Amino acid sequence: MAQQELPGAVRWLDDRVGIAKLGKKNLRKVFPDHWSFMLGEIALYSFIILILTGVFLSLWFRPSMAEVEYQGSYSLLKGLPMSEAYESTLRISFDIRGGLLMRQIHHWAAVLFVAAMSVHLLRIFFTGAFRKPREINWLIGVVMLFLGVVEGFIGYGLPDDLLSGTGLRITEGLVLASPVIGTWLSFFIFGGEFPGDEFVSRFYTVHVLLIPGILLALITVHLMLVVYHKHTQFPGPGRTEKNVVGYPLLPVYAAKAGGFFFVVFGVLAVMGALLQINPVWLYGPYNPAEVTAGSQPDWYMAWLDGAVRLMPGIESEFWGVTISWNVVVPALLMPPLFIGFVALYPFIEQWITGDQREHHLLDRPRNVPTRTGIGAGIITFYGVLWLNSGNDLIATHFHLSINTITWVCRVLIFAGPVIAFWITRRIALSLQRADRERVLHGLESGVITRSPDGRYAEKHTPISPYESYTLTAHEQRPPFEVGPATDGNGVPAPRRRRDRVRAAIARFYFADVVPKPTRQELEAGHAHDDSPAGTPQLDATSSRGSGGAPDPD
Ligand code: HEM
Ligand code: HEM
Repeated sequence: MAQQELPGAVRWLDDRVGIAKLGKKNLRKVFPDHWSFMLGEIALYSFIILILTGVFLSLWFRPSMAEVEYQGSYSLLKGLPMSEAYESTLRISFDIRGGLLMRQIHHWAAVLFVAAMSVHLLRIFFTGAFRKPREINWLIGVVMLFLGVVEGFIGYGLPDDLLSGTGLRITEGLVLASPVIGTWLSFFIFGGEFPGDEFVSRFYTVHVLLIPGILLALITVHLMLVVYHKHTQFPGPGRTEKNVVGYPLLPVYAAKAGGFFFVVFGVLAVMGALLQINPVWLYGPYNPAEVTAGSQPDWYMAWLDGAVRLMPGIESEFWGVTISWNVVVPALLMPPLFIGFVALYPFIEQWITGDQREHHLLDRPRNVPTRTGIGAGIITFYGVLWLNSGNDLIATHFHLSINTITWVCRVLIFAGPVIAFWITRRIALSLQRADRERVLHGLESGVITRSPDGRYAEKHTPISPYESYTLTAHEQRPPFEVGPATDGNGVPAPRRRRDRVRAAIARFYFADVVPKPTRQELEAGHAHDDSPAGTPQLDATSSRGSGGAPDPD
């Protein structure tokens, strides 16, 4: 657009910051359409809602442990000594107009924020959207998920009621269990003996400033990278590794995304208005001498709670230092290993497949059975820990022995992921076979015909060329192979042992893949179906390798 055509205000800005060029380049940017791409948006919108409601809460919340006597309108707690933090939370809940609604929206938004991030992560994982060039965004995502969980946990520690205190007491236990430095670390965090007078004000700074600040910066980089890399898309006719098929950001996507923000806000407002969450007045102020059995962590903390409940009570002593394995293993060793594996998965997979190319077309999960199986294994591992965090509730609700539940979970934590991996992989392979059948023979029509010699056969309706293309668009690469022991000059090849390990893992990774229909098979398949002569055969096998052959790059 020429300078003169710009509206006045835009021209004014453009003269100063060059906005027109930036807008021209980005506002027409094409964004592909798929329902699963809105998961990242839900995470974004719930974060914005957390900031908006959080600012409201911070106007009235007092991050102080100074003792006051409660004189607010909740008569059951009248006259009780409590911290200013708890008193102000009660005031927000009962005396500030709209306060309880804001608290509840804030808490529900926190629950949704972490949930949306987690499901978004699964979408990225199962479709292979983390592959080159998006590994950095994956890593940023894992850090954001971690920070989101910590932020939520600190958040519900702020009101200083009996529930939040019980959660903090567990944190203190975990910190104390750190070998050698535990006691010092706990004194450092709580500013002396637990709970002390410091933690609310310290946690408050971390909660409203430090972590939201880091998250905001990371989200900005995350979204800039999404724009820079361009969004991935599912394979289909007209979609290649080099283009993006979808709607322009302005006006279509901006309208969709803007509207969707209000949908998310509306749903959270309804939840905040109708569904009670964290009723801090129920158990009264925190007193380190009391714990409440009614304490249930937010869903995203449950896996750690479940892990601690799973581990048998083992302790050892070395040179006068006690190591509580029952805390060290589930709370200090397992989480970094688990999170580390998830964070590094893109690099592990890249090493196994040896695939260094950029990918902008997504995988259908069934076409990468081993990755899909690994994903199912990870979910199962997490799920068993999660289940075990409710072992007390399962026991009381279903009249079961808590010991039996714990033992079942102890077995499942090892066996479950392997079984889930195996079953999922088999299902993915079966779906590949079903796709192959569909491409080669079409759909079962339900129409049975009888031939003159008396044989019965079911008619098959051929699928559309577009579907045929989509079902065969994935590439099938051969697994990594170990090269010759020496090169042409007789010089021994380096890193042979490493390559052999890699080849063995690659063979496992690519095992049993169902070959895509070849062009010959397709033609033979179509020769005896009823497709009208001249139907365009728009299958991807024509342009890409098939039957396990590597694709031309
Ligand atoms: C990722 C971002 C955030 C998450 C996950 C989060 C989570 C939480 C949670 C779960 C609570 C407990 C609420 C309850 O009492 O039921 C809380 C409390 C609080 N949050 Fe946040 N929060 C976030 C961002 C913020 C921001 C940006 C602010 C302020 C600018 C803020 C201010 C507060 C305040 C003042 C409280 C204490 C009041 C209360 O508990 O009702 N939060 N937060
Ligand atoms: C604060 C949390 C997060 C926000 C606000 C956010 C936001 C977004 C948005 C809006 C997109 C584009 C739409 C979409 O694909 O859904 C996106 C893409 C992406 N996100 Fe996130 N995300 C967050 C957390 C994560 C996490 C936890 C991961 C993974 C560990 C992750 C990895 C990615 C990757 C790799 C892409 C590019 C996907 C593609 O082009 O297909 N993000 N994110």
